Amino acid sequence: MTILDDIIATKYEEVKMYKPVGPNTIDFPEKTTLLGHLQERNGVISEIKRASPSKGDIKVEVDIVAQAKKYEEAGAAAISVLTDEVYFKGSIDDLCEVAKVVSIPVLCKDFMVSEIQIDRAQHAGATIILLIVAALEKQQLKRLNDYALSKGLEVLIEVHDEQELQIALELDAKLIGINNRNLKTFEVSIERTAQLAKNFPFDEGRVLISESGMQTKEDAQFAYANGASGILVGEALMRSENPGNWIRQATSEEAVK
Ligand SMILES: O=P(O)(O)OC[C@@H](O)[C@@H](O)c1c[nH]c2ccccc12
Repeated sequence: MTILDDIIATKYEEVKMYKPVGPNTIDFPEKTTLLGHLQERNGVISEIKRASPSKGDIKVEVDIVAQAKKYEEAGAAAISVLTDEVYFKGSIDDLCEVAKVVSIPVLCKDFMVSEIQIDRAQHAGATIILLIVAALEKQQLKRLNDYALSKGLEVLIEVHDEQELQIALELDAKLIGINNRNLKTFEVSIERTAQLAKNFPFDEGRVLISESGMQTKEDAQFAYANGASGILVGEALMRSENPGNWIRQATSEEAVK
């Protein structure tokens, strides 16, 4: 059993307990789209990540609303919120608190296996969901992708190797994330982005997002230089004294050229 198998097994147990979501009662601020932003200019998808199975506690007692506002003020392309409780110490309430205060897109970062999670994400104010190719059967991936798109959500499809990239392309995914971290072994290498970018079809408005393991603005520069339009950054922003500066530096002229 890998950690990913463990997480997915836990998810199937969790979703059995979810009740269907009720009518929308919260008036969320209107959101921009991630695809629109990244088609125009490079950007940082900035993550709220209290803890993770690979790093343990990162910043469990963080003021997530203040953190989200810093991200938005610095020009983040979107905010990703880890909503998994067991392994990442997040919650759907975390996402909702963030979605109430920002006008940039909000990504529900979780391990989706069922439509009901997508409903919950949207109900809590998410405008993007993540689907991880390594965690889903092909049919299930397609079904969840169609479902989310039919609900007006954006979908980020996450891959880690050539074969998974082909599956994402078969779905005609526009937002494709290359996870530099192997979710089965936790090994991280940003070279992964450069490798997979070589055969990446940058056509029809498709964008590549480099995910995980970015520590410095040089890492950001490396990802952009290899074809990424976006980077997804969690730990470095959570540990930073000044996450706004981190984001500004990673989006400056110098970093993106
Ligand atoms: O904290 P990092 O190394 O900057 O990584 C952020 C993000 O890419 C990572 O949290 C992530 C990428 N894909 C995931 C899937 C599930 C949970 C978490 C993730």
